[in-house]
Amino acid sequence: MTENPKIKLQGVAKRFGRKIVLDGVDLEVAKGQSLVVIGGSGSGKSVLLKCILGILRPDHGLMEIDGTDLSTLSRSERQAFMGRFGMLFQGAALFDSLPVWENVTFGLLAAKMIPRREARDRAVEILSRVGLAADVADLNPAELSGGMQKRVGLARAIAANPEIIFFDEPTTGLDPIMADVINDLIAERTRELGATTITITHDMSSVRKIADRVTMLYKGKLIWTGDKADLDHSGNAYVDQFIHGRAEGPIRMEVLKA
Ligand SMILES: Nc1ncnc2c1ncn2[C@@H]1O[C@H](COP(=O)(O)OP(=O)(O)OP(=O)(O)O)[C@@H](O)[C@H]1O
Repeated sequence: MTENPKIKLQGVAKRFGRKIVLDGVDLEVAKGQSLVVIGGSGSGKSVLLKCILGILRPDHGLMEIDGTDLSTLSRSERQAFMGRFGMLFQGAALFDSLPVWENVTFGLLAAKMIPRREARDRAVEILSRVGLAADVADLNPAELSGGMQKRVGLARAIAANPEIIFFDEPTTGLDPIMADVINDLIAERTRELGATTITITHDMSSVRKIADRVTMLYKGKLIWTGDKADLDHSGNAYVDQFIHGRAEGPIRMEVLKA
């Protein structure tokens, strides 16, 4: 039990038709902690994140952030609440029609946190924190490599100095060296901000770089949660099989159904 957890989930359940995806998820993340959720393809990691973000509504369960029960918030209150959080989506999810600087400051401008005339300078400053030069600010996302797009996505995620940041598969599609650079940047920038983070990934190098705590989602439940240092001796055969990427073990490849 964490005292005054920043994020708390209790008994969160979600099904689609007869398919049970989350089957009573209990989770606590302490302030300033980095939790990484691992689990196979289709295990429900994205559904879990979407429930916390309010994109999907869980069928049951309690979700609290800073002690506030998210189900008690109206749609507009929830939107304002979520405005305090950063998010790096899989594939960076940048707006192609806007230059990089507008992508980075999109949330700040939408929330009227800065005047438009200051936005480009602010974007250049934030871009420098993720290792991008000032001239990148005027390019369009389509002109950037995948690694640069992830950096821009990270710049956007940290732009408002968020207290909580969610990372959805932050290294997908990157070569191992660029993935390592992005992992380092995520670890450095989130520590600097003192942000609480939840990352979902199946990239074990991300886990080892980013995590303080690790939890594994399997068949709708979190079957193991522990410190990163305990990951290699979890005593859990499912975790062992997953982190070593073995075909043999208790996790059986199932025929994927709709
Ligand atoms: N909106 C939806 N409607 C119906 N089924 C859905 C919906 N969203 C997700 N699912 C189902 O929920 C299950 C979990 O999906 P989810 O995307 O959370 O998996 P994941 O662990 O993030 O997988 P991956 O690592 O491959 O991204 C899948 O079987 C998926 O088909």
